Amino acid sequence: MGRTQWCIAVARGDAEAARRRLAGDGMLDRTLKPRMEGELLLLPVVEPCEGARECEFEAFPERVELPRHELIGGIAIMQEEDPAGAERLLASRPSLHTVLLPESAVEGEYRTRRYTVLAGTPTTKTRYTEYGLRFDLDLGLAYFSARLSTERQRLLSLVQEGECILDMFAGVGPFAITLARRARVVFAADLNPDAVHLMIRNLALNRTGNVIPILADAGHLDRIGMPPLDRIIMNLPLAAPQFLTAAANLCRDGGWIHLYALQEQPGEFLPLIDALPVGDVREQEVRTYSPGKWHAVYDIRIEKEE
Ligand SMILES: C[S@@+](CC[C@H](N)C(=O)[O-])C[C@H]1O[C@@H](n2cnc3c(N)ncnc32)[C@H](O)[C@@H]1O
Repeated sequence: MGRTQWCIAVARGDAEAARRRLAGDGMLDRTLKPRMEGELLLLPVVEPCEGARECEFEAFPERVELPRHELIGGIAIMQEEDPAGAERLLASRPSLHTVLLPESAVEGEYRTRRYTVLAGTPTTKTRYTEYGLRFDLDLGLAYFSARLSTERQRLLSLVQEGECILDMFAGVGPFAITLARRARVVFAADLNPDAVHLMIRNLALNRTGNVIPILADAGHLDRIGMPPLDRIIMNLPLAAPQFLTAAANLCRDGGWIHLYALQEQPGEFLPLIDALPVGDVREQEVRTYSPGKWHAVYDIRIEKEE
């Protein structure tokens, strides 16, 4: 719907300077869209001023304030209990079906969270797409973090064609399925049966035929009889360091381990790593966790003595 408002007509070349001057004077009407009239740009102003005339303008759509949230597929996760904000959020995107509020931190052996539903369909299930791969998730039953997508692509860029890879804490399979694009085979273990069920579903969804899902404790993987591995992913930030020796035994000479750890000091896990037969070690921050704590990844090259 058009609205009549005062405006200043300026030549195209002078438009940006005029817009800035009017904005600086508090004169620009930001609720209306400037428009062209022949060679002139009409800038709406909040009150009559020298050279102003009245014209019809289209209004900008009203801006709705949305609460802070994280998106995972059709689910938005909010950090505050704000049911009205959750309803606004739900209405703002047709792809959203549910707004959740965490009731707990990531907890327990399976690293899951409990949620309450703030708006929409009462479910913790959703489908999420990442770099063309699709994942069925159930955030209440198995761990998933969309924030690791860049890290998955970084590891994919390191993988050489034909590698044998082990994902020791595979969850619903995002690292395993991403790296399977280049690997010969990926062994993907997790001790949460719901995570392994979802992983199997995700293998089918993505027609991935070279990932072997394993329902097992990482501490028992040496009994499976895997070939010496080119690369091992260890993404269980609180406890992975305790499986590091087992991983080093499973890794081939010249292979790589990617150890994710939660730390408070740069290089905190280097003494543990240096006790292994290692060559090159590179450490990087992945993301902050809380003030003074961050997730780090150590890329560790294993060098075994003959
Ligand atoms: C932080 S999540 C990471 C999952 C997955 N890598 C991802 O990025 O989505 C850690 C996973 O390790 C699994 N886990 C915990 N302890 C384990 C163990 N001892 N052996 C195998 N898996 C374990 C949990 O069930 C959980 O799915």
